[in-house]
Amino acid sequence: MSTTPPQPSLFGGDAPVPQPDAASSPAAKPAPAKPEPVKAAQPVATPGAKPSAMTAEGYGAEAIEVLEGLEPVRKRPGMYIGGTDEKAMHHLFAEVLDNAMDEAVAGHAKAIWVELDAEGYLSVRDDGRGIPVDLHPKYPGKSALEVVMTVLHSGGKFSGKAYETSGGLHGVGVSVVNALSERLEVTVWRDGFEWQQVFSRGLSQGPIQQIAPSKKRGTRERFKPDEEIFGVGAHFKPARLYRMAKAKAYLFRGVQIHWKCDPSQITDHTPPEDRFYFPNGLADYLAERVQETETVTDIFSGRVERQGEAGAVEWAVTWSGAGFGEFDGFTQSYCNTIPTPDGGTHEAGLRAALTRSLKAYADMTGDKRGGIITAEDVVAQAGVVISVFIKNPEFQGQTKDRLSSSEAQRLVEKALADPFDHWLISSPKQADRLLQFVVERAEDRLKKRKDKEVQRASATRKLRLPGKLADCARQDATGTELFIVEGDSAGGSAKQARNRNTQAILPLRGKILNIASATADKAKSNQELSDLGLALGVQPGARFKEDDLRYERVVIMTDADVDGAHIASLLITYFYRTMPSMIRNGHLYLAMPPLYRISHGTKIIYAKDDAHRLEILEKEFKGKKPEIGRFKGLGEMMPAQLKETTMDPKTRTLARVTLPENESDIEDLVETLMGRKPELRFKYIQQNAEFVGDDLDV
Ligand SMILES: Nc1ncnc2c1ncn2[C@@H]1O[C@H](COP(=O)(O)OP(=O)(O)OP(=O)(O)O)[C@@H](O)[C@H]1O
Ligand SMILES: [Mg+2]
Ligand SMILES: [Mg+2]
Repeated sequence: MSTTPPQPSLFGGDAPVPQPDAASSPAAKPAPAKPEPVKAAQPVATPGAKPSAMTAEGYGAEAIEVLEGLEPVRKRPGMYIGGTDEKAMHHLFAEVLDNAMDEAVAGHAKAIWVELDAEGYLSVRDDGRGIPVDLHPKYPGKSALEVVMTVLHSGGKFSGKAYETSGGLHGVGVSVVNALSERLEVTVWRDGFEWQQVFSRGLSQGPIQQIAPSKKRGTRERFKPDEEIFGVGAHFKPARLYRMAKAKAYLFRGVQIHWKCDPSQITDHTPPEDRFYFPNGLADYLAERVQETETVTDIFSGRVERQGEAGAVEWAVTWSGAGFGEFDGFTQSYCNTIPTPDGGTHEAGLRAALTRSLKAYADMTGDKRGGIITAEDVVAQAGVVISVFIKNPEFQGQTKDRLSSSEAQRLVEKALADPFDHWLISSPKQADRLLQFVVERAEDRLKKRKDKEVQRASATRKLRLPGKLADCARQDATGTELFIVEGDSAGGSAKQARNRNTQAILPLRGKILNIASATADKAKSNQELSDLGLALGVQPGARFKEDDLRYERVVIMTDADVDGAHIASLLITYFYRTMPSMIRNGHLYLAMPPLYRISHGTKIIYAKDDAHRLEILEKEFKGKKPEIGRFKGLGEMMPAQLKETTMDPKTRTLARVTLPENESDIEDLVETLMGRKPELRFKYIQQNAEFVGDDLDV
């Protein structure tokens, strides 16, 4: 039942309370010095203003209405049944069925008859005490039945005297059904007679009538939802009613629910007649639900009645690795036979009990892995049905979708603890299987969390890419290159010359720190180096992980001169010192930009150094006077030239940086690279870089 009367708490939250705009309404202004008797409804006359202007916005006291009787229900059905759609309409059935169930749970009814007839009327009858028909002391001339049907918040479930653990709470349900029915006939068998009263859209169509003597007991409501509310043609769906009625029967083993439906109403496989009776309650339900499912364990089920007080807990649980139909796991919970789809304290109690016992079992059998188990691991792939019966249940919010009585948690936890311990111990094979199953879930969860953390970490690194990096479009590192260039002007040319898809450019400003002589702290705080780390996606030192590399190759592209060689050697040293596997595993390269451009007519050849220039002049331009240009730096080259000579994998030359075979020579290398003689460095790079044919896939 989700019918809850409007509650003050509705207006307590974030939603602003609609209020008259006191400031702009003269009538509502606080009276000055001399207080006058309040006649708020009569606007104070203001010269030049028509009386109606006082309520110019159409909003004065006369705008405040009080809805009488069942009007509010018809005006705002959503408030009471959650809408006016098919689901909401079927909720009318739930209300009436719940009342009959309450009568059964209270021990007064044994059977309920549900029938959808040829006219589309639905009737629900029980053999309980019957709604009282005598005159109500507070409503002269009205029977208690009429009060119950036409007055919101009227009912016998407030004090707990007539019902102990009822689903009914608010005294609203059946009045709402009445308000939203085109016609509703109530028949009561009670006090030796059959009584009847008829209503339409919440209004009685005459006083209660004594029809005839009868020995029967019980109540029957026969009604048809109002098309004015639910739309023309709205009608009950047999399959849905059938399912709802059947689900109810599992929840109380002391009741039989008889189902009947006129065949003219049936359009599917719903049986026209059936009887629901489940002496094993929830265990029956779960058994039926998992009959085609391979489960890890048998069904763990039970029922515990509260000692000395009204109240009970009933449950059935099993686990399946294959999942239950479309779900990995499910939990269905009920309080006083009311479904609580949003869970609540009873579910929390069950989780706590199952988890604690299973952990205790792991402990007892010396299985340390019990320590990582959480409640989520225990229930995520479990099929759980739990039903509690308690006095004065508290539900959260506007609907009864979530149980909030803290008492329910304690009750359930206590009720399940011993039986579950016992169940585990009495069948160790099954218990071990379950423990193993749950531990696997926990390990899965931990692994997933770790993967997520890694993903998140790399995502934040991505977000924090240095601003001057011109990244490539390709996300995957395979086939991508990062060009580290010297200064912004070279960076600008390189950006134009690159293949945006696979080539990224990181200009470094000024000379990078001489890492060979810097302290670790200094190296860390060096902006250019930390930008480089961010761009590469790796951390220098012990935390370097090759898998983090955002590019397959790193290409140092500096001018083809002594200064350029210096910067290149600084970078090589930095990589060698902080992430040697960059070099060892062949990720580090040197670009080989030309130093000269030699042309004659349409013939253009680039030379990478002086020796190369002489060789070219001799071979290609013998006897001619070609034009020879010397590039001052990369920044001077046209992007197209830079592309052709240095960056385009089809035409360029790259040198792979390698380490000397003999690792003991490495320190010499560093000395050579970092020492004081720049010519040595240059020469070293010229001689030792390993030129590679560019057959890498780009
Ligand atoms: N089948 C029934 N047998 C006996 N009494 C009934 C039956 N149906 C309704 N009543 C009486 O009518 C009262 C009003 O019912 P109604 O459904 O409006 O409210 P409720 O069940 O008390 O609370 P809720 O609004 O939560 O359903 C009940 O409290 C009960 O006293
Ligand atoms: Mg009710
Ligand atoms: Mg009522």
